[in-house]
Amino acid sequence: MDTSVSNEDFLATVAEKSHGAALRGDYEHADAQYVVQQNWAEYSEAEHDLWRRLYQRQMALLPGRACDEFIDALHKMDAAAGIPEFEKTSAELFATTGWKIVAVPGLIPELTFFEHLANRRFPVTVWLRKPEEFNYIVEPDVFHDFFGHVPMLFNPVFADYMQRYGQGGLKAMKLGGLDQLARLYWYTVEFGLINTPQGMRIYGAGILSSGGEVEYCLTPGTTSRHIHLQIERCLNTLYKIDTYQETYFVIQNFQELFDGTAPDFAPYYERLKSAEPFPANALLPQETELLP
Ligand SMILES: C[C@H](O)[C@H](O)[C@H]1CNc2nc(N)[nH]c(=O)c2N1
Ligand SMILES: N[C@@H](Cc1ccccc1)C(=O)O
Ligand SMILES: [Fe+2]
Repeated sequence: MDTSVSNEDFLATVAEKSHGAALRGDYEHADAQYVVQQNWAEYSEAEHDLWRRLYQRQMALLPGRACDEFIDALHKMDAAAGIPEFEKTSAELFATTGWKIVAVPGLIPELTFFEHLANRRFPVTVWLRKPEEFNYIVEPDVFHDFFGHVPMLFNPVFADYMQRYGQGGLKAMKLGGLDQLARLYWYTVEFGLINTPQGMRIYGAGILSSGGEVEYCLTPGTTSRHIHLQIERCLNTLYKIDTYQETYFVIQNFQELFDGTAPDFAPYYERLKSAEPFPANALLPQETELLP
């Protein structure tokens, strides 16, 4: 089955995804894996200043809310002074968990995205949002990708999980399980929470790089649910794209995430393809809500 999307079709979907806005990245100079040069010298002082303001906003919120693995890695990454040079951090990351950063113009085809992850390469968008997108952005920009995702790749177990996810994506494309697998990515890599002896903490990049959701997701008494992650249930749970999450899935540790996703998903995809997915705010009979 031809799972690769032609370049034109893909660019059309990305343009449509960004609500018709002109493609924000320079796809013309990308190679076959959609890799481009970061061209770090071309960032303006205004962009470095916007990065610093985004960074400072997050660091006023994240201590005590982000997991230690994130905070410890971020401190070592020296990314506060302005938009970082990918190659510097990529070398440190490679020495730590064997991952590399590759610069990309923006969203890339799923097949290419999975191939990068399966080879321990994390695609980081090169452009930075506009000042008016300070609180919310539709597509991942360099702040979301670099600040939100890269620190967690310094954790060995999470780094292995991300590679397994990439391999699983290539497999899911062949088995028709893409929609289910995308939910797992959304509820772990983007919006995942982890229980620690000090309390519930954030590891999902979509929260770590956001303004309001950092506080919201750990605030008791909201209408959002906090449920212990059960893999097949997560694969079958719809998610919200442009609001705070109605459900947060919580793990006890990263090893649980790695082990829980090790089994063959083919039977899950088989069962789920005829199942009605749960709504984002579902609470199933045997589930109890955890308190943030
Ligand atoms: C495959 C995955 O579910 C998701 O849709 C992919 C598509 N392409 C992407 N491309 C980039 N650069 N970054 C991403 O996070 C993704 N996500
Ligand atoms: N074990 C999954 C692949 C996978 C690994 C890790 C995370 C997500 C998916 C499969 O067999 O399809
Ligand atoms: Fe992301």
